[in-house]
Amino acid sequence: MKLLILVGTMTGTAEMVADELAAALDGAEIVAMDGGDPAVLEGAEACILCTSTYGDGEVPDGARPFYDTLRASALDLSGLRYGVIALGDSSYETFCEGGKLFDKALAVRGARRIGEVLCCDASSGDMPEEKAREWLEDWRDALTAEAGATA
Ligand SMILES: Cc1cc2nc3c(=O)[nH]c(=O)nc-3n(C[C@H](O)[C@H](O)[C@H](O)COP(=O)(O)O)c2cc1C
Repeated sequence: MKLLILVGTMTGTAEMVADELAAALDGAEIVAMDGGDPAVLEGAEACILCTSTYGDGEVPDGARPFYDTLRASALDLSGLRYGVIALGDSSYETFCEGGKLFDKALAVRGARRIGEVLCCDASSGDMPEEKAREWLEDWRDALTAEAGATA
């Protein structure tokens, strides 16, 4: 199964989390949304979208063109299963909104989310890469179960 890990980051935390996921997922390909094209999703069966939040609950600046292009597109992503790892800080009212925005945008294009959005809180003291590794175990099992059910 072709699995992409899409990354949206400003200061590298989401990238570090993506590296950790890629190490655990043999053969997964990391794609930076900064400079990327959402058309890459059309050929993928599964993806994990890993992004932080900036501004007033917005996606990172570098991921903005990717987000806007996805929202404006007519891509058919009905074959795509995805997960979202949202990085943020609960001191903001717009906690993890960047990941939630991408969740909605992917769902609108027909993609189906597997599992819950993982929200990583920079104020919690938790290591986001550890939370992501734990989340990945369940996500992978759910993806496998879903693939079996729809095969
Ligand atoms: C200027 C600024 C604005 C931020 N705005 C938000 C926000 O609106 N909501 C949120 O949940 N986190 C917000 N954050 C927290 C970041 O999303 C969080 O620290 C994240 O882990 C950074 O990940 P990155 O290194 O991958 O960019 C903000 C951080 C900064 C520095």
